[in-house]
Amino acid sequence: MSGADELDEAIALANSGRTRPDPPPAPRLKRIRRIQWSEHGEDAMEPVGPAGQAEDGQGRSAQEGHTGRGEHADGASRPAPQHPVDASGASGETERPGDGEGRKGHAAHETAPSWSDAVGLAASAAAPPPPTSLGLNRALGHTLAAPVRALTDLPPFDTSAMDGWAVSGPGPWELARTDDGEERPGILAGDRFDPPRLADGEAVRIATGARVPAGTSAVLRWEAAERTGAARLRTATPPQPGADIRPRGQECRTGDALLGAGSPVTPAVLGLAAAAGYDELEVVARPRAEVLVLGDELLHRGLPHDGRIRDALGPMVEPWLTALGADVTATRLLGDDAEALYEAVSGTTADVLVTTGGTAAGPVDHLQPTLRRVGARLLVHGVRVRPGHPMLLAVLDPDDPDDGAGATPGARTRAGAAGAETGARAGARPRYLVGLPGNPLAALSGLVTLAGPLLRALAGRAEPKPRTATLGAEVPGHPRDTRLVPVRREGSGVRSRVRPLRYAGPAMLRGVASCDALAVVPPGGAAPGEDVTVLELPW
Ligand SMILES: Nc1nc2c(c(=O)[nH]1)N[C@H]1C(S)=C(S)[C@@H](COP(=O)(O)OP(=O)(O)OC[C@H]3O[C@@H](n4cnc5c(N)ncnc54)[C@H](O)[C@@H]3O)O[C@H]1N2
Ligand code: MOO
Repeated sequence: MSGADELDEAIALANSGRTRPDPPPAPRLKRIRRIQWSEHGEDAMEPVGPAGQAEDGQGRSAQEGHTGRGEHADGASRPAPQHPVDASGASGETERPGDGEGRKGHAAHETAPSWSDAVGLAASAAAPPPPTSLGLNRALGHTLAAPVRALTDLPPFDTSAMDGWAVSGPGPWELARTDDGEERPGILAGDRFDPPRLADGEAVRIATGARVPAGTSAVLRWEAAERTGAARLRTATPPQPGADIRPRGQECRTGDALLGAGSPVTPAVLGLAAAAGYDELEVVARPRAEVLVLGDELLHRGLPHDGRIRDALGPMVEPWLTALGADVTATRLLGDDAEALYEAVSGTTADVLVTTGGTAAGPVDHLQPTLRRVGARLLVHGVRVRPGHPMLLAVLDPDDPDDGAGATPGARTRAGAAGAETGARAGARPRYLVGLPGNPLAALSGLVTLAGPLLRALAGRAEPKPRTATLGAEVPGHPRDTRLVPVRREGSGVRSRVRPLRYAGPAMLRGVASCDALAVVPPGGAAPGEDVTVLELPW
């Protein structure tokens, strides 16, 4: 079976025979408690039998191989098999009111912002630096700080669109002659002198891109022309007036707005700007980002062994940030070394430091203590989204006068508390830290929720217009949190229809690697036929 077939079969399987759970929370909790889920089906789409013995396709039972960390692998409502949980646990709530820091550090989740509020907080946390002028050869990937207005008409003159003959009037035509009676030389692209006017009934050779002489009614293509004798031209297919002439100003007139501020400078933008007469562009420079990959368990080549796994985030995060418009200066592999993390965080010169793993409060999760040590201010500490709920956003220099986040007096006190070992960097722009959770899909959730909006704000880029699509199948919800679910487009209708993919558990990238977008599924889930917001991936 081909990969595509397998995928289609997986999609069909994943969505077979499910009906949407009832909307009111209480009955749903009871229903959900009775559902057993296959371990491999961490994609959340495939309920298995009540005995929980369904195999995962690799001969393992539902209980085998579970991490036992009490995680909700799919971000949906599901009990962890090795840890019997009460009704609130069964409802998918990883935290309960009153839980202290002793659990994996998400006590703040109760007060964490909703997913959409978190996106808004990240988007308003920073402001772009003053614009700068860059030569076209250096402007790629930056963001237009000012609209691009045409500095010339395009085309700047009436231009031949084809190689052939400029002709005047209906044929047949006499070849135009010089004063000496010679056949007039053909007109080439770039000829410096305005070509002499054509009289009615005359023709002259012309190349694509050449200036069309005054008096021309059309261009006759080479292949349509027939020379008769030395001095005459005719055709079996007379050209319409204006045929194969690009009139001056066809694309734009001087002063027309071609592109708005906030547009990313793509290769096509560079080409258009050059055509329209620009040598330099006013841009907001790309924000500089640095990536720190945390975790002693990570291997960077070869097969997993001895309890260690391959680093899936180092290879993914840097190009993702680049696609979001950042200039990534380095990806550094730090392991679980608290001192190395402190050095890296306090010493970074990047605008945005992105860490992976260690966001929680496990024994070697050093990120939060490090943020306290450097006197950072948490702007977002946990988000009501699955996967990815421990993600965080901090400003490293909350005492900077131009702290884009606008430090409050309370925040200044916290930042200036004993233990803050970094001084304010006078006059420097604030630096930000985005903490991505270690589970790979949870990290990706942090990229779209916090890193994307923050980088767009720093780059002065416009937020993408929200897009919606109709769900082709039910997506079970988390009772309280938004879910981000990889989906694939299907059908060819005018309305975009999407189908959730399997293998979308927090530790999995298999679903997202073949998805077209992420669906934003509200708390409580979404039924087939319902419209949901979809987030395009940044490429
Ligand atoms: N008691 C609790 N434990 C956990 C909770 C919870 O609420 N209570 N939440 C779980 C969730 S959800 C997530 S997400 C993680 C977040 O933890 P961290 O950000 O501290 O991440 P780590 O513990 O370092 O790693 C988690 C997981 O991901 C693997 N990992 C880490 N980095 C990578 C990488 N670069 N490539 C591939 N895999 C990576 C790591 O080995 C762990 O398996 O906490 C849960 N626990
Ligand atoms: O559900 Mo966790 O936040 O894997 O992401």
